[in-house]
Amino acid sequence: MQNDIILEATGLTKEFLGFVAVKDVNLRVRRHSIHALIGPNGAGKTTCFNLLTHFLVPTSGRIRFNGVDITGRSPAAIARMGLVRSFQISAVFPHLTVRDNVRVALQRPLRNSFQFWRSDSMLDRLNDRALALIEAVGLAPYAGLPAVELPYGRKRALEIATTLALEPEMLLLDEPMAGLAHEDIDRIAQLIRKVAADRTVLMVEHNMSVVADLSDTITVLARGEKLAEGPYAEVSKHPQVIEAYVGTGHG
Ligand SMILES: Nc1ncnc2c1ncn2[C@@H]1O[C@H](COP(=O)(O)OP(=O)(O)OP(=O)(O)O)[C@@H](O)[C@H]1O
Repeated sequence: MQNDIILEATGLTKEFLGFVAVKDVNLRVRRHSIHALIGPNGAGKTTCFNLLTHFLVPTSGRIRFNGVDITGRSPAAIARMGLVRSFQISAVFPHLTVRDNVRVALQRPLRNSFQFWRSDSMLDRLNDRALALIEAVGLAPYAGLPAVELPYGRKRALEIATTLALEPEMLLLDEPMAGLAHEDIDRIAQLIRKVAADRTVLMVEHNMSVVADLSDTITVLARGEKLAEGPYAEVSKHPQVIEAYVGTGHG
């Protein structure tokens, strides 16, 4: 059903000075699913991700979010519509505490309601919401710590909290496991699963066991084109997918 598709890209193409980095990609992300974008190095994942989050303008193709054509709108405008990219938009201030980082994120003027944190009762509500978010991402013991002093994996959790503060309907995660130690990977994977319970998540991710474990649907890109799509059990057996990975030393 059309209504089940929250994000849809049709004929997405990006050329850089004649080099086609993303070629005629069609993508349909189901509401409330975790959808991964994978592929060997240089496959066009980052370019595709940047097109979807409007950090890059497509050479051709359309992008629809909740049935609305959002092609060419600014990242801030689409964030206001509920499509939020993590990590880039949600900057963490290193010398603010975890609590204050989340409070700042909650006050970001992305939604129309930002000006009215004035009265004590509003401030209480802000504090309550900050605390709830901090607890949701497992950072309660670190609430009073400056962000710069957080262990690396916990910083990723804080980035997710500040993104959630924007109340996204759909979250785009750019390599959420990059640079994380093994024990942090498990924790952040669980957090993504939890976050996705009532949202939609699209992520670019290299860690294949995380992709296998979390994703409902996987889109495989190679040389800018869509090679395969489906659940992990299907795409991992796809001969062209195996060849694409083996061919670039990723097997
Ligand atoms: N701004 C740019 N100008 C020219 N070429 C670019 C630009 N950005 C990306 N490319 C090229 O487009 C192709 C796809 O790059 P992209 O970064 O999207 O791949 P990727 O799948 O994210 O790779 P990786 O896994 O290595 O991050 C590469 O050949 C890259 O060199």
